Amino acid sequence: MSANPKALAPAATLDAAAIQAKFDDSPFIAWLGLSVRDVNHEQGELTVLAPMRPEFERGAASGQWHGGPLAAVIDTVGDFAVGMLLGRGLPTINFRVDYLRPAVNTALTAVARVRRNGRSVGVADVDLYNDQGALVAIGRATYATLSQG
Ligand SMILES: CC(C)(COP(=O)(O)OP(=O)(O)OC[C@H]1O[C@@H](n2cnc3c(N)ncnc32)[C@H](O)[C@@H]1OP(=O)(O)O)[C@@H](O)C(=O)NCCC(=O)NCCSC(=O)Cc1ccccc1
Repeated sequence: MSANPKALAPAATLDAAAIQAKFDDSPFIAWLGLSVRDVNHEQGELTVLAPMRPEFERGAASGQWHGGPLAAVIDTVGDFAVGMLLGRGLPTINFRVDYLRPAVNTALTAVARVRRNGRSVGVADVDLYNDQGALVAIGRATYATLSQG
């Protein structure tokens, strides 16, 4: 079942440059090094590249991503997939991750799909792929969509 694109399309949205600016304005997200690759408001899809950093390693010189930064990438990209439809970043309510295979010596491509953009709650699914296109982790996150003002 598709994500009901018309219901996802709001008045105020964030384009790729605006999402990247919000990434770069957050000390944590800027340190993660995320860069926006593709934005599709109609489909509710956001694609982001996450490069490896030595600080992300599970064990020194292992080249393997620790689960913590993998989860941070999933949470962040899911957040802005919903947030790009509303023109702002959103508070995370909850998320879960399944780590399917080790991510070793690779950048990661995160593809987030909005499954629900409701009046109070948004839901996104996020797939993480390695440089070979193998699925390394999948996540689902919920975000508060209520206006903060
Ligand atoms: C191994 C298993 C756990 C079980 O999977 P199953 O499906 O039953 O087993 P299967 O044998 O089918 O293997 C699946 C695929 O994986 C591949 N492969 C296996 N081993 C290696 C290897 N050494 N290197 C390279 N590839 C390897 C294997 O060839 C296969 O690929 P294929 O399909 O043939 O192309 C798997 O899900 C996994 O490694 N997940 C990633 C876990 C992970 O990275 N967690 C985060 C870090 S932990 C952390 O940070 C903790 C923490 C977190 C948060 C906060 C604090 C602490």
